[in-house]
Amino acid sequence: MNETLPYDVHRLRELAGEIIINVRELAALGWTPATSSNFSHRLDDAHAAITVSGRDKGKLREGDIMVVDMAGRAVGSDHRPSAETLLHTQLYSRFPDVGCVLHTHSRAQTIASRLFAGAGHVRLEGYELLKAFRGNDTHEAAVDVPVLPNSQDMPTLAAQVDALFDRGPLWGYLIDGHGLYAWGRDMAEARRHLDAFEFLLDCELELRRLTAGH
Ligand SMILES: CSCCC(=O)C(=O)COP(=O)(O)O
Ligand SMILES: [Zn+2]
Repeated sequence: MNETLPYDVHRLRELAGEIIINVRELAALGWTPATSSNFSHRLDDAHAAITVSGRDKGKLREGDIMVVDMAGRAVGSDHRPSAETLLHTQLYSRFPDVGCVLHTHSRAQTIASRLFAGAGHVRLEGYELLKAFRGNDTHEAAVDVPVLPNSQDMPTLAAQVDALFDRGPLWGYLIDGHGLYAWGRDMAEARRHLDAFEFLLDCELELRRLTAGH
C-alpha cells in the first residue's frame, strides 16, 4: 500500500496494462468509435480502475486509467472519470464477484439496440455459443438481453439497470441507440461475455436480413 494513496499502486499499474491491451484489441475491431466506450476493473473492495472520460480508446496509455471509489468519485487524480462511471461502480457495489466491466459501441450492438428497443429485450436461443455465459451449460437455454432506454442522467440509467438484477443472473444489457455493457469475474470472463454477445447479436441481425420479406 502506498503511503499517501488508499490503494495499491502496483496493482493499479498491473490492471492498467491489462485494460490497455484488451481495449486496443476491441478498438481495432471497430467497437470503440469516436472516443466512445469505457472500461474498468475492480482494484479492491472500495476502488476501481477506470478509463478517463473522452480519451481515444484505441490509443490508451497508463495515464488514461484512473481510480474511483464505489460512489464514482475520483481518488488521487484530477482527471474526470468516464461519464458512465456509475454504471460500472453499481455492479461492483452490488456484486462482490464482479471484477471487470466492459462497455462498447459496436455497429451490431448499436443496431440491435435500435431494432429491439420496442420489445425491451433481444432473445438469444438455440446457439451453442450460449455456453460462453457463466452458468449456461446447454444451447437449449434462452438468454434475454435487456434493452434499456438511453438517458444522459446516470442515476436514472443506474436505477433502470438495478431493477434488472431482481429478475435473475445477467451478464450484460443494451442501451437503446448507445451500446452494450458486459461484465464478469475478471477481464478474461468479461471479454468472453462481451465477445459472445457481439457474435450472437450479429447472428440475430443477419438472420433478420436473410429472412426479411419471407
Ligand atoms: C462520444 S461517445 C459518448 C459517450 C459515451 O457513450 C461513452 O461511452 C464514452 O464516454 P466516456 O466519458 O467514458 O469517454
Ligand atoms: Zn457509452
